[in-house]
Amino acid sequence: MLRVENVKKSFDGELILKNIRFTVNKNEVVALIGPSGSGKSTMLRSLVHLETIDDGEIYIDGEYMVKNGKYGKPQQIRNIQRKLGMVFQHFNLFPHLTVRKNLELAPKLAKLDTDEAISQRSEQLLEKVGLGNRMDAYPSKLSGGQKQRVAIARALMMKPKLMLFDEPTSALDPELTGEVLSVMKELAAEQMTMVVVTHEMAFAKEVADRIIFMDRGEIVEEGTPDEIFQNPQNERTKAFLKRM
Ligand SMILES: Nc1ncnc2c1ncn2[C@@H]1O[C@H](COP(=O)(O)OP(=O)(O)OP(=O)(O)O)[C@@H](O)[C@H]1O
Repeated sequence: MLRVENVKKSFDGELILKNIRFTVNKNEVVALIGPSGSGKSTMLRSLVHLETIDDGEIYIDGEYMVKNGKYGKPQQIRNIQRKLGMVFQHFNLFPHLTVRKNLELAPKLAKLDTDEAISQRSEQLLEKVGLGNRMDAYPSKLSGGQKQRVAIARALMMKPKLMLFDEPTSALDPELTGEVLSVMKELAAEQMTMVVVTHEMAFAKEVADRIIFMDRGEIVEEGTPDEIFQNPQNERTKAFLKRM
């Protein structure tokens, strides 16, 4: 579903992604963990082309977004972006739109379906994330956990093939993280392909099929949750997990 090869990216002359290479298979949940500043968000943002990489390759669902450091045509990139759903740490909802309109804006602009089908889908997805009764509320009236559940439902509206989560619970009070993690667990149980940048080690252990540990712009180690959490091989992985 996703293949990343030899990705390099600098900010202000400093190499932030050094030579990143990993794959994510269909129906797989991959947790990307690592210390603050290791490049996890930059990697994830590069997958949706919110950041531009300097070199390397990104293939999504068999199509390339960038090959040998060269990006495809704008239409090709847009086609790939439409296969991706992204959920950010700070929700990024449109404050001037109701919950329902937050969900319906992108699919209507993209003419994904008839207005009626789009409206039915937004109702179904809001029910699914437990917010069927808040469709007409504005984001400012919602708790952080509710906002993040709206953001997940909104990302699902476009029927993504791959969902990307960038620290989806880091901005939440601890008592609100559970409601967001349980929506993500449900998605994982439904075989959604997911990449999750997270500091929630318990969640990564329980839900991820594979863990990728990044440090200082490199993938240091990857493996199953058992391999990484019970028997890490690399000293940097061990030191990180000890601190968590
Ligand atoms: N737009 C930018 N301009 C300059 N430097 C940046 C920019 N975005 C990120 N960086 C730098 O790139 C490095 C990696 O940042 P990134 O946010 O990808 O790390 P991270 O592993 O996701 O960290 P965290 O867990 O704190 O979110 C950091 O040193 C950061 O300061």
